[in-house]
Amino acid sequence: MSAQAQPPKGASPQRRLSAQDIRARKGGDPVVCLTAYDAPTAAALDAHCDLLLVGDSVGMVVHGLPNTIGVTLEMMVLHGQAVMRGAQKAMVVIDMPFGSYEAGPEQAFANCARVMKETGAQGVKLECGPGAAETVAYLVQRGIPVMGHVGLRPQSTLAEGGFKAKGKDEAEASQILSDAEATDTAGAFAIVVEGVAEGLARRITAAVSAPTIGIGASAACDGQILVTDDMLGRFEWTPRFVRRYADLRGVIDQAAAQYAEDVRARRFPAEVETYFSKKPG
Ligand SMILES: Nc1nc(=O)c2c([nH]1)NC[C@@H]1CN(c3ccc(C(=O)N[C@@H](CCC(=O)O)C(=O)O)cc3)CN21
Ligand SMILES: CC(C)C(=O)C(=O)O
Ligand SMILES: [Mg+2]
Repeated sequence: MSAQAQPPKGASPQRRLSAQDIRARKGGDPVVCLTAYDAPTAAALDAHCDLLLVGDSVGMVVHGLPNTIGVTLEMMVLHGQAVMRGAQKAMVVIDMPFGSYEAGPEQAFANCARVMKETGAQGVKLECGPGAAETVAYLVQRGIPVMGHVGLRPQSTLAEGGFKAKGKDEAEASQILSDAEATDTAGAFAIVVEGVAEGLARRITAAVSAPTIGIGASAACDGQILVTDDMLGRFEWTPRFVRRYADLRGVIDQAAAQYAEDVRARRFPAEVETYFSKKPG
């Protein structure tokens, strides 16, 4: 008899995808990724996705902030915990928010370790501009699976003046390519490439050993990610790279209008929706 603990009889042997599983998809079947911020949404997406990202876009999408700068570590932990409760199979990755990792490797390790401990997620994501590779290497060497993020880096858009596609001129393109190469060499298990033209996405994908996950970065990447609420038509804001698969905003609007009408007309609640006291005897 094996001394090792066995899973309980009848329990599914299903396990979550890991950083190694995602990395092994380089050049193979496209890696399917979406964002998730809450347990029921994560549960609905889980069967269809390889990876769920708890994006710092949660600040804009859920909390109504104008950009991602105001997102805190506490917000990421809370939403990360919710997504971990909803997802069974997909790898869960948590975005590190602005100000939690840029000061240097030691700050980054302390905050990433906290996020990993408090959420149980399988990895973290860092926006990787020039100079970030040292931090990525430090984290990976200490056991933290890191996803990089190059190209349009939303946490830097205040300094750069808005969300604009990147790498249109050759100087900017080669900078982004070298950011990606440095992130890859540092040991990232995957790299998000955001808001770049197809030619640059193709060059990056060919140059790095990690799978590239595109958002507004063409079909040349090894996988794709979108913000779920954009794709569902719940966040009303559709840059060119978003495809809408549903109109949840319209569904909510219709349902709320119907409910309001029913309450005002005293059609809701009906008898079946009402509790009654027991009849005496
Ligand atoms: N809901 C949501 N979806 C996202 O994709 C997303 C967030 N939030 N928050 C963080 C970043 C910000 N992102 C953005 C935001 C806006 C554009 C945008 O407006 N792009 C324009 C202009 C491009 C240009 O001028 O080069 C476009 O039409 O695509 C792009 C990426 C992507 N991320
Ligand atoms: C769009 C993805 C890549 C992201 O960083 C986010 O949702 O915050
Ligand atoms: Mg993000």
